[in-house]
Amino acid sequence: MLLGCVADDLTGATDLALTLTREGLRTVQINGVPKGDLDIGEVDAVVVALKSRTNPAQEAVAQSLEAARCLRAFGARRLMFKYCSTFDSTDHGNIGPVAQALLDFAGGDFTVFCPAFPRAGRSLFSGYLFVNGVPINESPMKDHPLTPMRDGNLCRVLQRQTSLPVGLVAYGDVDAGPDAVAGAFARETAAGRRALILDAISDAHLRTLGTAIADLPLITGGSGIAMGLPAAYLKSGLINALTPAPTTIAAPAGRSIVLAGSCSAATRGQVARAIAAGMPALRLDPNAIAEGTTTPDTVLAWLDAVSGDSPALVYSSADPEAVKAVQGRLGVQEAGHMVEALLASVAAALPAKGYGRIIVAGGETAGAVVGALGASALRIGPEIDPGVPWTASLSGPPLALALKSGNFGGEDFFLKAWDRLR
Ligand SMILES: Nc1ncnc2c1ncn2[C@@H]1O[C@H](COP(=O)(O)OP(=O)(O)OP(=O)(O)O)[C@@H](O)[C@H]1O
Ligand SMILES: O=C(O)[C@@H](O)C(=O)CO
Repeated sequence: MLLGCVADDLTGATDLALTLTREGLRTVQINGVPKGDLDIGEVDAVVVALKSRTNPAQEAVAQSLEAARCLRAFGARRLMFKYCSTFDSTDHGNIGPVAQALLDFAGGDFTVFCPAFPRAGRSLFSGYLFVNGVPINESPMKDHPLTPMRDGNLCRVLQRQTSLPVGLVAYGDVDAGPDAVAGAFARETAAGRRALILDAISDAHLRTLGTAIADLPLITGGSGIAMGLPAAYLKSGLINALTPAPTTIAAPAGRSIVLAGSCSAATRGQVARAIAAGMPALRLDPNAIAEGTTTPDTVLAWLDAVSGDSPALVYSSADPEAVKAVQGRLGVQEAGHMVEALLASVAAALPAKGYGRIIVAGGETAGAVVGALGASALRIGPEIDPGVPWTASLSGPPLALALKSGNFGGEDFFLKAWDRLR
């Protein structure tokens, strides 16, 4: 095992595991730090999925260090910390403190930060993060329920979270190739900088960066920063061969369901499209959950009444005004946890009701749902859309799971994803 990764949420972990698999590393995703022995077979990379993105920083640091120790015990010689391609965090939050703690753990003079994921529309130029060509602080991410992003300059954002001096390796150096990037690393570290933001606006940049960072004990970023690693590892002899990615996955027979707790613009569009196409859908109102009129039993009774084999959709996704109103009434964390707990209870009952194919939208939501399903490890299957594969549960009931990051996927995602299983 070469590369050990700590991901701060579940859909993000799947996104990274997909990238590594597509690029030729045999990769397994483990959901949570494994408590006992876990047979993961022969692999090149392991991604441990945490649910730490919005936890208090000290908790996130402790969990991430526990995951890093476990990855070391599996034999990892390189570490990566995976966060969101939209750098989701607050000024008190977690990317800076976790990266700093992992750097102390892994050793090394400096580490790098690169959330860029051009295939999903995330690019970084002069340290500014863009989403589909729009500065992140003008994108729908400014209204995220838990981690609103109101500053597009990642050097500033990161410096508010860490005492490590922050530097930048800008477009000109990245575009000039691995040697220029190595030169920029030398320049920045000579000036005392230990947390280097890396520009990237294309896959070619990510491959250049892969070559330049392959020897660092710790790297941090979105899934994109891992794109160039497998080829670089092969070139430097750290692995012997690349393994072709699977094109299919065995999916258990059974009913299909979408559980959507993400309120992102992309997920709301996917919900609207599925409903317009006639998918049976149940909207969850957090107020009704708080009042006790919507419970796991009322949702399961609704599912029992849905006839036919058509996938069903259960969603709490709501627009930013509705989310703010609910959060004002119930509290930000409380509202989130309440919806997550309800979806988790529903999920726990699904296998016994014959559901074998489940899409979950939203990282926090997926963390809660997958925990309830007991799916502690996942094998990565074919890609549905950039960043989202089908996966097969390696523990608990046999399940095909697609864990969709809130912002990922085309508008027809909930309609077309099933076709990849046939
Ligand atoms: N109607 C609602 N009102 C308030 N909070 C909600 C509502 N529906 C869902 N939530 C909460 O909002 C949070 C959404 O976070 P989640 O990580 O699941 O989605 P996301 O942030 O869009 O996805 P990702 O993290 O993959 O980008 C969850 O805690 C969820 O329970
Ligand atoms: O990087 C991304 O955008 C995703 O993998 C993710 O982390 C969303 O939760």
